[in-house]
Amino acid sequence: MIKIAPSILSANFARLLDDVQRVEKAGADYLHLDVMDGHFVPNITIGPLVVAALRPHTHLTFDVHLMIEDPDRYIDAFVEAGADLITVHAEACPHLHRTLTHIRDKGARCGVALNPATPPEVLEYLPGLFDLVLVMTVNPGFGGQAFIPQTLVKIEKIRKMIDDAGLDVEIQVDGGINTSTAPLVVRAGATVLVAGSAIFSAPDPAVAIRDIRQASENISENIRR
Ligand SMILES: O=C(CO)[C@@H](O)[C@H](O)COP(=O)(O)O
Repeated sequence: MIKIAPSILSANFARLLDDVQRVEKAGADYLHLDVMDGHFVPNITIGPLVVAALRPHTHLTFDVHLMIEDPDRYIDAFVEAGADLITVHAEACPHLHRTLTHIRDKGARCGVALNPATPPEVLEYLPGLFDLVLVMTVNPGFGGQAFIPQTLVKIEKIRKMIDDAGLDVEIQVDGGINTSTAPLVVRAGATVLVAGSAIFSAPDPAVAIRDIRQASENISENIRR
């Protein structure tokens, strides 16, 4: 099954909880929380305080995407705030093996994010150490950017790598995902689709989630046959 993860970057921050509960009601699987520090990426967003404030009000899985330098300093705080899954960027972690192990030791699932220009081979040296790979399909930092089609080949390579190794790992994609690009990434092997503007800028986020899911699941059923 394909999972849909609305990205709060495109939500209305003045009415954040309303937007979160709307997408929960609409059948979202994960809530993708974009954490940006103004260093690793040019933008600045939220920290553990906002994650903790939302946590009691929704049952959604909290999928925290750390687009920050030196993420090790903040892992404990995000787990304590209620993160279920924490994804760090390979480019931001000089000791990625240690960082992933630390996230799991704290009791959360862990993911590795790769920027569009980062090759997937780094994953080969981390066997069994991550639960999710996040393939950035735009350069991180902002919502509403155009999907980078060259990332499809990388998704395919990672899908093969994971299947060949028999790993139970999700492949998440993030950036420019909508009803046109969702079938492409699912065909390439993605299983979790992050979408910001396609959901929160739609007149009805529930319809947007349904349409993205439908566009993806038609493809994923064809793949299974
Ligand atoms: O992490 C990021 C951007 O850095 C994403 O989660 C975006 O928020 C996705 O937005 P859309 O491309 O779907 O509008």
